[in-house]
Amino acid sequence: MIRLENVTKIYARGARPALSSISLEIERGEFVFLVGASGSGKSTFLRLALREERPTSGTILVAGKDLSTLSSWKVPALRRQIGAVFQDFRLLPNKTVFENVAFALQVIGKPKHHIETVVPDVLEMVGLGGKEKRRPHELSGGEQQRVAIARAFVNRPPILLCDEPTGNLDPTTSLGIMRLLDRINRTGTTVVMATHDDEIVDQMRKRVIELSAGELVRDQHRGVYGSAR
Ligand SMILES: Nc1ncnc2c1ncn2[C@@H]1O[C@H](COP(=O)(O)OP(=O)(O)OP(=O)(O)O)[C@@H](O)[C@H]1O
Repeated sequence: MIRLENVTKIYARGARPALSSISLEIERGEFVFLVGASGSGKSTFLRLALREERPTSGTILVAGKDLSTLSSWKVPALRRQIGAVFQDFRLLPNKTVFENVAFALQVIGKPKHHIETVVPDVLEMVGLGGKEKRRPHELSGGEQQRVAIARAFVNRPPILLCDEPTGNLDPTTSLGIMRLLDRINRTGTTVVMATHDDEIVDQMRKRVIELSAGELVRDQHRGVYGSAR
């Protein structure tokens, strides 16, 4: 589903690589935690997969597409295959919960009757039934993240990329968000989650990929947060 072959990313000439010759494969339906100290390259990895950045060298395949040869006009179609969730939620403050999720479908041209059916379903799924008319500032952090997840998942993308989705949340709320992401993964969606949340990683025992200064230093099945080396 996501394959990197010898991928190196150097942002500025002379800078040390943000990612250095990374090769790995993430299969359809997997759940992967991406861990590593601040600056180790986790967000760079996610940005490359979204084609927000291009690698300096190497090949990246996402959902069957080779991102190095993908024409720019095909990038929106690629992004439709990928839901993205961020630490800071990135909701539209003047839109209601319903409108925030509906907007993701409007911009890709989905008809009104479709939107009116699927948005309530996904809001129910993430546990926000009854809160459709609230605006983001009337929700808790955990609820705002649920809206962001609903928006990322409403079009049922095969891939969900999450960059520290529990970074702004307390442990109990984080666990609820984690359970939701796990549930989404069980529908068949491939989930990659960059995180510093050791408790969650240790509890879930999923595949763990660890980066250190841009290098892949661990790829562990049913892994833990801290390196076992
Ligand atoms: N747009 C950019 N321009 C220049 N350098 C960048 C840019 N984005 C990231 N970097 C550098 O690349 C390296 C990797 O950064 P990245 O954001 O991928 O790390 P991270 O593991 O996601 O960190 P964090 O856990 O703090 O989010 C760092 O040295 C960072 O300073």
